[in-house]
Amino acid sequence: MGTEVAVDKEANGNLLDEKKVKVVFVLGGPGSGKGTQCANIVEHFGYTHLSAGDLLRAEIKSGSENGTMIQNMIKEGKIVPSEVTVKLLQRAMQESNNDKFLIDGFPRNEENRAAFENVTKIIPEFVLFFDCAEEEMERRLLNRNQGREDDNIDTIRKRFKVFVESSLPVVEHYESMGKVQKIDAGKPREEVFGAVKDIFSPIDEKANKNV
Ligand SMILES: Nc1ncnc2c1ncn2[C@@H]1O[C@H](COP(=O)(O)OP(=O)(O)OP(=O)(O)O)[C@@H](O)[C@H]1O
Ligand SMILES: Nc1ccn([C@@H]2O[C@H](COP(=O)(O)O)[C@@H](O)[C@H]2O)c(=O)n1
Ligand SMILES: [Mg+2]
Repeated sequence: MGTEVAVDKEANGNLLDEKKVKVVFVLGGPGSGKGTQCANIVEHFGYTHLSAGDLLRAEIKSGSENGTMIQNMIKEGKIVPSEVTVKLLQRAMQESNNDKFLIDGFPRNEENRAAFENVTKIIPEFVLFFDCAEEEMERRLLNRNQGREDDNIDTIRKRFKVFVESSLPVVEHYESMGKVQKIDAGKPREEVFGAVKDIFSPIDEKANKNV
C-alpha cells in the first residue's frame, strides 16, 4: 500500500542511514481504545507501537528540561508543542529496527500534522480512526486505574474538548484524502479487534507475497 519515504537523516543530531518506513496513524478520542488495539496489532502484524502520550510521559520521567512543561500540558489536557513530540517520534523510529510503525495519538492537531510532514516527509499509509461515544470513553477512562494524572473528570472534559476542536479536523483532513479507516470502537474489545484485523490482514498478505 502507498508510498515509502525516508526519515530525515539528521534528526537527533546524528547522520543516520536512510531508512524506509511505513506509518499508520492511530487516532480516536481519549479512552477510545487506541493503546489496547495497538497492542493486538503489534502481536498479530509485527508493527512497532509508538504512543505519543507514552513518549511524552517517558520524557517527564527522564528528567528532561522539557519535563515540567510537558507535565503541566498533560495535566491540563493541552497539546504539547509539535517540535517536542515530533523529535521524540523521529528518534524512536530511528532507534527501532522495524520499518512499520503505529503512531498512536498523533497528529493531535493541525500543527502536529504539518510539523511531522515537514520534518520527516512521511505521508501515512492510512489513518485508523477509533470512533466511540463520549459517554463510553468517559466510563473507560474513569475505570482505567493506571495512575494517570489526566484520568480525572476535570482533565477528561478538557481532553474531550481538545479532541473535538483540534483533533477531529485532522481526521477530516485525512478523510478528504480517502485515507481514513473508521472503526466502531464502542463494541467489546474482541469485536473491535475483529474489525481491525479485517483492515490489516489483506495488507499483511500483500506484503508477504512481495517478500
Ligand atoms: N472495547 C473496549 N471495551 C471496554 N473497555 C475497553 C475497550 N477497549 C479498551 N478498553 C479499556 O478502556 C481503557 C482505555 O483504553 P486505552 O488505554 O486503550 O485507550 P486510549 O485510546 O489509548 O486512551 P488515551 O487516549 O487516554 O491514551 C482501558 O482501561 C482499556 O482496558
Ligand atoms: N500528539 C500528542 C499526544 C499527546 N499529547 C499529550 O499527552 C496527553 C496524553 O495523551 P494520550 O494519547 O496518552 O491520551 C494528551 O492529553 C496531551 O496532553 C500531546 O500533547 N500531543
Ligand atoms: Mg493511549
